[in-house]
Amino acid sequence: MSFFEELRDRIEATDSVVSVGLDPDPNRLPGPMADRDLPRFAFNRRIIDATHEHAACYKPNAAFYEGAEGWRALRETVAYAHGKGVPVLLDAKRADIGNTTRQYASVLEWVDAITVNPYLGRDSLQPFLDRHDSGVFVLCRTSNPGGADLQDLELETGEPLYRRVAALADLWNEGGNVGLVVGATAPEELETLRREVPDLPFLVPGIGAQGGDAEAAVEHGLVDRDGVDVGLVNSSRGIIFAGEDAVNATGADVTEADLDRYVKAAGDAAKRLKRVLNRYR
Ligand SMILES: O=c1ccn([C@@H]2O[C@H](COP(=O)(O)O)[C@@H](O)[C@H]2O)c(=O)[nH]1
Repeated sequence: MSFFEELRDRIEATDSVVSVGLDPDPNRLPGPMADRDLPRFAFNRRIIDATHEHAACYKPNAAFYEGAEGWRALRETVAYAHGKGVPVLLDAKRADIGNTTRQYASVLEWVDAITVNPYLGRDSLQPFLDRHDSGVFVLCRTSNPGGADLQDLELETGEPLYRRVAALADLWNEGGNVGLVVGATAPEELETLRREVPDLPFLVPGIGAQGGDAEAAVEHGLVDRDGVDVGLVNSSRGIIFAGEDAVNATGADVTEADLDRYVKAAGDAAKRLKRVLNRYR
């Protein structure tokens, strides 16, 4: 089964387009987690337990798994999410010369989808694109404030660069495995892109901590696949660290009961986001 077929089924089963971002910042892990073997996995496991019913997908960002222990934590996290039946999209923003990308693409043997950077051109992405069963999300109009610096640059045709990227990604979609990354902080661009590439599902980050537009994310981020809305709206810090408001979990005297309340807050945040997004579907 391809990634987008699996995602369609998962969205239907959970009635959710929420992508839960697993970005376990080591400086924000609740106190007792830091002492455990593979602290980032120990944290993610609790978060997955609390959120999986509302998760269409998990999106770990590779930056939060730097180092040998980090990569092990990532492998364990992916296996644990799969054990709960949830697909995993690795946000790694990869691309390089073809020979190097072939190595990068081997990660798709154990994750289901990946984000890629289009600025080295098609050959830099080909090893990803050739894996028709994996999802390949091409960065198009990112959510960060500087996203406009290059992506909005006007080409000789008068169109901004991000629109050319979208048109190219559409061409690259021969295997039906391509999506776009478009930030919820850029609602007008989201609307434009939906018109221009009506068939591509979007991964829309920028909800929650970055203050993006949830309604626009849903209205423009999804495409109909056999009567099911397919696309992903991601929140990372807004879900996994929601417990920080409920529990002061930084001290040495944090109890298991505190941790239970902490992760319950993450589950509640995922459920709340699912409900908010579903209002617009
Ligand atoms: O344009 C982009 C592309 C990727 N991201 C990533 O998504 C999450 C967002 O985290 P929040 O805590 O919900 O802000 C994070 O991994 C980013 O690197 C993005 O935000 N924007």
